[in-house]
Amino acid sequence: MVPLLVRGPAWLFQWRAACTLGAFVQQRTWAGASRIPGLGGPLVQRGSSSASSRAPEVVLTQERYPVRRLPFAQVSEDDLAALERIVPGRVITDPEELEAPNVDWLRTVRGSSKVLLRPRTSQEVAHILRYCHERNLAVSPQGGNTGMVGGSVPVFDEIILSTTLMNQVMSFHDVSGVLVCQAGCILEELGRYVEERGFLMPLDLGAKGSCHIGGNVATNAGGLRFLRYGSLRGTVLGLEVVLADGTILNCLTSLRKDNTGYDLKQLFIGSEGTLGVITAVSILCPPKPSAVNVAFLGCPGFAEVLQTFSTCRQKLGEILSAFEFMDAECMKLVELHLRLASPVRESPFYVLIETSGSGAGHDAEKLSAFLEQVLGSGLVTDGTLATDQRRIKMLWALRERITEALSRDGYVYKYDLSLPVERLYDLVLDLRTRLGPRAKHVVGYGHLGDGNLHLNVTAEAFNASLLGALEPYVYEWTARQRGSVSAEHGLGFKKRDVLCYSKPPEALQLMQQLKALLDPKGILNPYKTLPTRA
Ligand SMILES: O=C(O)CC[C@@H](O)C(=O)O
Ligand SMILES: [Zn+2]
Repeated sequence: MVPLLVRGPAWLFQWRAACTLGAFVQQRTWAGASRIPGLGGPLVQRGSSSASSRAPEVVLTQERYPVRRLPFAQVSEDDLAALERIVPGRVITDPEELEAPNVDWLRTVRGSSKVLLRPRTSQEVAHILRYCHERNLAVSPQGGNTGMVGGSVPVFDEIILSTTLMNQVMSFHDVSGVLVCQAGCILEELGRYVEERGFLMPLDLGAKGSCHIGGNVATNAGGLRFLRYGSLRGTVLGLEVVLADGTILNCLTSLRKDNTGYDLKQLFIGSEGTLGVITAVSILCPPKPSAVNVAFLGCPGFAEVLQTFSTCRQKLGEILSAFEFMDAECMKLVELHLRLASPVRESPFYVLIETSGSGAGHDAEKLSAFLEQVLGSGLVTDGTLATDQRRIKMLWALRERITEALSRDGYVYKYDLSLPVERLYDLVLDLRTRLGPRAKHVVGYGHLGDGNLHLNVTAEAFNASLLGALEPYVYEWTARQRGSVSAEHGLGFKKRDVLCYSKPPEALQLMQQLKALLDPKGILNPYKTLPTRA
């Protein structure tokens, strides 16, 4: 623990920190996110166990959703032979190996692809796409397959183009902090690489042990460091992209400033593989902060969470690097399904506050003043503080692993909404009343500092009538607040038809025109992102 110079009620805070965290550390087994090695894998391990090792067979997407196969060609023996010449020994057709990459991590959608390709270079990707374009074969690009909206798996028999073997760091500059790497590098591995050199990846998310940087950029992933380092739209400096017809677009600049014409890379950031395949990324890494603290606090109500946030911004200023919240239901689920224990007394809400700075003493002083105020005024009723890496990780796991706990609870209906922060929790309360016992759990958590709510509803199994009670209700509610129906997860397959709740018809039309321009045959990640055309 950092010796905080706190007085009054904050001593209570310190005492609890010393006692409860110690017990918490010794009694529980913790597992961080780690990668399952191997091809396209069961791939995704957001926590200690694979989501695909449990649960029954996933229903085929085409059976659950009203979607029709577009008239693409089917992969023939001649195609397989041609692809084998492009990526020798890396054309996978073994049905067993194809099982996992056909299913999303949440086990909610399933395609029936019979071919997976593992290119190593941009040139190979270019050859593949040129061939597929000519032959009118549809392609589903896939990184770590950790997405939440069914964007990274085929819907029908699209060829899976995996970036697994495109995992080389190309350069790193230790003055500018600019990292250039291939799209298939795993986020956590990149994090280790730059940390050894005194820097930090500007994004962090629960799936870091499996997700690929190319997929992160393609989906414009937000995550846990967004509050501090902002969107990938700012930190990505350049991209290399292979277009649908096999053209390599090399915009892999490392410049901070470049005002020459349209910023084309922005088209591909967040386009979910529908406009081109990202093959390399140039990204700006901030210096690694030398002093990091994490406070985990209990709040008596959502109004207090909001006031704690305001106080936090005033008192911590530039050292604030994350402000996350979770409700009591989330805590119950991580306790029940992951056997993690709360480090603080039971509360209706919990917040996780991270500070990152360059002076431990200075940061401790600021934190101390903040804690004194929130504890003294009753905004926070209990809390614990960690300053060493191991304990920091443990506190973060409570928040990062909620997704995993939810997926063990049953079928999960997921909503990722941007809302005015004052109204962030209203929808959760509203839905609990609306759904009653039809839902197993209705939980709210997320990146409060970014105005991003993760609203999740669990049920024993998929149930069309529960879905009918949720949608379009949730989207209409969000649109009334002028919110976004996808804050950071993208649209993928599952949310593509709700884009109209957040964008005007003119924007949708322009998106369709851009798609037609860049991918006239529509072979890239079909059935994703853009709404079904009437
Ligand atoms: O599972 C979810 O709903 C959210 C996943 C992720 O964006 C997170 O912030 O933990
Ligand atoms: Zn999130």
